[in-house]
Amino acid sequence: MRKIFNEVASLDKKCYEKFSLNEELLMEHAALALKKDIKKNIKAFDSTVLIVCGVGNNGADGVTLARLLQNEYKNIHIYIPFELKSQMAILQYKRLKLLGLNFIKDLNKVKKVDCIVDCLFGSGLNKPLNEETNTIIDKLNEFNSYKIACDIPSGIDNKGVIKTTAFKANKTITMGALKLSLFTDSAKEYIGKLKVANLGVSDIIYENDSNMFLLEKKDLKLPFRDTKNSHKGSFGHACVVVGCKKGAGVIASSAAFNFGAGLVTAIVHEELQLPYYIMQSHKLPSNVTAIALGMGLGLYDKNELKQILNTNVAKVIDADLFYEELLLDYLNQEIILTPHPKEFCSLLSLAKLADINIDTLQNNRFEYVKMFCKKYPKVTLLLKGANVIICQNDKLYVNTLGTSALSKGGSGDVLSGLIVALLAQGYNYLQSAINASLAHTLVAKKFQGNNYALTPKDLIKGIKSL
Ligand SMILES: NC(=O)C1=CN([C@@H]2O[C@H](COP(=O)(O)OP(=O)(O)OC[C@H]3O[C@@H](n4cnc5c(N)ncnc54)[C@H](OP(=O)(O)O)[C@@H]3O)[C@@H](O)[C@H]2O)[C@@H](O)CC1
Ligand SMILES: Nc1ncnc2c1ncn2[C@@H]1O[C@H](COP(=O)(O)OP(=O)(O)O)[C@@H](O)[C@H]1O
Ligand SMILES: [K+]
Repeated sequence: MRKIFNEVASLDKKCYEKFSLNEELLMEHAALALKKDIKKNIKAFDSTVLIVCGVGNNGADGVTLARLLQNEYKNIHIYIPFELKSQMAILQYKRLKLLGLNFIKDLNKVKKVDCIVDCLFGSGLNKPLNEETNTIIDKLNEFNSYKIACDIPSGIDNKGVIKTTAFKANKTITMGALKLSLFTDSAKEYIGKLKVANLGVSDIIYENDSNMFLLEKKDLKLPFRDTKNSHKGSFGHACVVVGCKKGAGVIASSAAFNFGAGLVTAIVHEELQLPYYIMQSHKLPSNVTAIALGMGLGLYDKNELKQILNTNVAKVIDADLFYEELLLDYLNQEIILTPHPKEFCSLLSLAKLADINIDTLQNNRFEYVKMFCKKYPKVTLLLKGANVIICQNDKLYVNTLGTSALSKGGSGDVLSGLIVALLAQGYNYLQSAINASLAHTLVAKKFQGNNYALTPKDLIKGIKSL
């Protein structure tokens, strides 16, 4: 996993003050990282590279890049639509002028471009884009080129919000370290592949401590069985409470079984058609080790619910339970909650933390997750979305590996099943949420069919051979 920061200006400052580096040195490395990626992806000398530079230091990165690219390609176009403001941009521009490179005045005259580098705005975007800038960005987005965003796609603000438009990158090369603004759900549409540019000192020196992390494929710890002398009870007994919408419980039970739970029981009111290896019972078995509850619950007897919630084993809570006030009685204990944004809005309201709509939540996902976990530090919260956020107390993790193939009814039920399987097998709360989420998204990524065709059944099958 990699550390994520709210901002990196303080890390740059540390480089200057503690390690005697300076802005020019860091900028040279930023531009070098851009050049390296262009050289890797654009091979032909005959190619055209368009570098669009803004008024601040993001623009200065672009101007510096233009200098480094001279004679590497036949056509280097530099487009600077507004008067430069920052000292560094002015300095780099002065150097560039001396080299005699090609500045363009009218974007409409550019017909074919192989690579566009967006250096309009980076971390300094501090107000909505004006009409002229919107038009430039929309025009850039129309080109069928390899598109690189310098630091962050222009138009995404420092909270990760897009007010009007943003540059749609194939790759974002972010400078120094990962910033939280890169990981909102709306930013995901524009970031493309994400790479961190080294600015001249190792990560260990550049980075400070952080409580926020980006999850990576290599973080996944599957529940492989290392013990030889085992029996089914060694791998726990997961119970899934099946409600009115029975499919949800059926999906979660099957997912739990395939993810290694030794025994799985569906808690049902009436006998269901289930795979023969999933047991059915009207009440919780005495050897239950973990419970999944809430998905497809519908109307359920409150006393029965309380009885299940009072059982002293690990639990993952989903869906309909986020609308039940009685859940509040269980939030001061260790428990996993897996709401999607609408359910999280309800939970925030029940907890009297905020009365907000989904848009407000989506524009402030990290803030509300942190707020909730501060009030309930024992809860492990997994907020679903295009980028999943997992938070416990002051530690926050982001999983960006999911894809829109997962935007299907039942995907979340699979996730609950995976979580309860890991809880049953003895993973702690945080590790259950992290590893189940990673497995869930990686299976979807590995799916061989078209991305509109993934079913919960495919996910459940895929988990077998991850
Ligand atoms: N620090 C370092 O050592 C390193 C920094 N690096 C690079 O610097 C970048 C940050 O540079 P930055 O701080 O100059 O901000 P940047 O994004 O260029 O824009 C600020 C300018 O834009 C203006 N402006 C803002 N919004 C606007 C709007 N909507 N419409 C119009 N104008 C708007 C704003 O105006 P003002 O606030 O002055 O009115 C200001 O003039 C960072 O992303 C990275 O690429 C790397 O080289 C590594 C080393
Ligand atoms: N565009 C997307 N990108 C990544 N993951 C997604 C996307 N759409 C949905 N998901 C994931 O799919 C799951 C959907 O869960 P949920 O909405 O609870 O479904 P259901 O209740 O129908 O089972 C969540 O884990 C969510 O993060
Ligand atoms: K940019």
